[in-house]
Amino acid sequence: MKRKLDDLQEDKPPIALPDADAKSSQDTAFTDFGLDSRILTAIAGQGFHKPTMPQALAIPQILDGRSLVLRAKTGSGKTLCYLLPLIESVLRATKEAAQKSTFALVLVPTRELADQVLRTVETFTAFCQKDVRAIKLSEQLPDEVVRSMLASSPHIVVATPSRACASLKVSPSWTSDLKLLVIDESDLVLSYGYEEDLATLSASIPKGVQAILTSATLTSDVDRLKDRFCKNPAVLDLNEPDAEGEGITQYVVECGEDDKFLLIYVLLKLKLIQGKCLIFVTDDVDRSYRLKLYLEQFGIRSAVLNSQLPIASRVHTVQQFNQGLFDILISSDEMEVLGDEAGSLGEDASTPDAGPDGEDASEKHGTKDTETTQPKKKRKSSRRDKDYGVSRGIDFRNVAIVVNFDCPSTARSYAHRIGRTARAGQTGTSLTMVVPSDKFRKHIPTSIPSAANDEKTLSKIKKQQAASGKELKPWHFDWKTLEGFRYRVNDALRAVTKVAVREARMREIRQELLKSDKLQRRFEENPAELHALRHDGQLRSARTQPHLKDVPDYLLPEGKKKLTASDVGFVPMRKADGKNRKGRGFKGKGKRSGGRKIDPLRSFKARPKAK
Ligand SMILES: Nc1ncnc2c1ncn2[C@@H]1O[C@H](COP(=O)(O)OP(=O)(O)OP(=O)(O)O)[C@@H](O)[C@H]1O
Repeated sequence: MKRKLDDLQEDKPPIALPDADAKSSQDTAFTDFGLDSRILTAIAGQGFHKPTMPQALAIPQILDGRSLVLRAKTGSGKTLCYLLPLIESVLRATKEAAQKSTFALVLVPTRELADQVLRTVETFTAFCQKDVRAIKLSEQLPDEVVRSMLASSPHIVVATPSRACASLKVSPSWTSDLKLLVIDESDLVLSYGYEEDLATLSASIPKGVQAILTSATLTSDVDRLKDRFCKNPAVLDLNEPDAEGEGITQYVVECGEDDKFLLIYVLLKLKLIQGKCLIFVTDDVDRSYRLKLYLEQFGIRSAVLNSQLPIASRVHTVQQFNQGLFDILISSDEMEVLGDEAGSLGEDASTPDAGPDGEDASEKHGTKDTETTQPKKKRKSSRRDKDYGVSRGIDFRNVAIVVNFDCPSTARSYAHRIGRTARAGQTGTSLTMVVPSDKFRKHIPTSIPSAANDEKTLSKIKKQQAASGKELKPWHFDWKTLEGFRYRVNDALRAVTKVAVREARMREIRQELLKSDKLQRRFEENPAELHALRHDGQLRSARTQPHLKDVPDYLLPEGKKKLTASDVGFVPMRKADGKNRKGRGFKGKGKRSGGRKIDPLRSFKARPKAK
């Protein structure tokens, strides 16, 4: 393990971290931290048996009052690294004296994360709700509402930097007595355009406040934040060079643009993918609906996540996915354009764009002339809700496989996308579809501009993964066998017209309007509007073709009437040389059968259609 703990705070004695730390951290129990029994009860309620390594090492430091820069790999439980000691500190402080001011501010780069963090606070304060109050400032609210929320001196405020900053105009002194400041995903906040907000906030926060910066990477942005918010913090760098991507078996398949649709159909319909599947498509909301409608043609249900959905429904979708109400989630990864692209190119990505709360930061910062100063990609994403970023920080639970249906545009984005699986020590699988340049634009209806760079990006991804000892294994499909399914794919693709996609988007918005609490009153007063909205909702999303919902016998493996998940594991995979690779070295989350894990991505041999 590469571990560094340096530059200790001047007023604290150096921390002795013996070499055996990594080892001893494995023996640490939650009870060793001296946490309040109500917190321990909540931890037990989550079924967490012992702290993750970052938790074992970071929690005592934070409880000891040290400022800390914590770097640990995605999915390693960084949120609880700071939340558990934070809650404990609030409880200790309230025991001593009634708290009349806000104790801690947790800054996160996106609204989704703010929501997630607040929910985590609620989970771990379930048995001490009266003693720990937390609020969230991540949406634009009327000044009076913000004022009254802050007037009650909540112990913990979870906020995006721009909302926290805006709240200072309403309640100028609410941060003046802060004891603890957390900047979560600190390698990301600056690239979201929060620089000025953070500068304003730092001026309002007491000097010497205990500051915790967490991140998955230690970038120059983290250094800048460290310089701004904490002098000489302890630095806990737990990211072994090869820890990122650990537990993930990575596959890549090179194929044509229409082949992607063929593959995803086969993988999902024949249940070659088992468990929860997170599919990333490119930076394009329409693309996510197109894929959803396409899959619907085959009776495959999925949900969509994109920046155009209201925040409440995005959060709701992630919650439902986590609860297992559906297994396939299609996400358009729009935020990679801003945060990850810039970061990976080593650019200064802190140019103000639109604020991540949907606020136009160019107006806010008085820099209207974005046309000439903003890179193209940034301008494009500024029309969208900038707080959207699913490949960073969002805790998708128990994702068995991440499918990059469209290759991400950077190696960094790739790492964050695949990091949505194999979280908290679990294992997972990723499959990335890449369009080689000779196959680009060979099937115009399914072509997307970003695929032009797939090959280049793939070589960067491979380099990045190789640097940490990881590899993307090529996935060999028996394309001849798949050809039998091609006509069904074309049928389905034809049904998913632009109009159908537009209607699907409209229908989704209508459903959100119908669900909107804010509009309920209006509907009560204007029932005709409600009726009209409901009536609109009757529109069909796409021409459906019932015959596509079943897989005909002649396309099934020889002798099979029906494919079940367990059958799939034993369907022999045909390699180019005809060798059977059954049961080879899969480490993912497949079902066990006969004591051996079954690779959910195992291919199959099907008979071509009888002539
Ligand atoms: N001690 C633990 N035991 C088991 N699961 C845990 C433990 N701590 C956290 N988890 C779970 O691990 C998952 C990942 O945690 P978290 O989101 O905090 O990771 P992270 O390091 O912040 O990831 P990212 O960098 O992607 O934001 C969550 O579902 C969380 O509930």
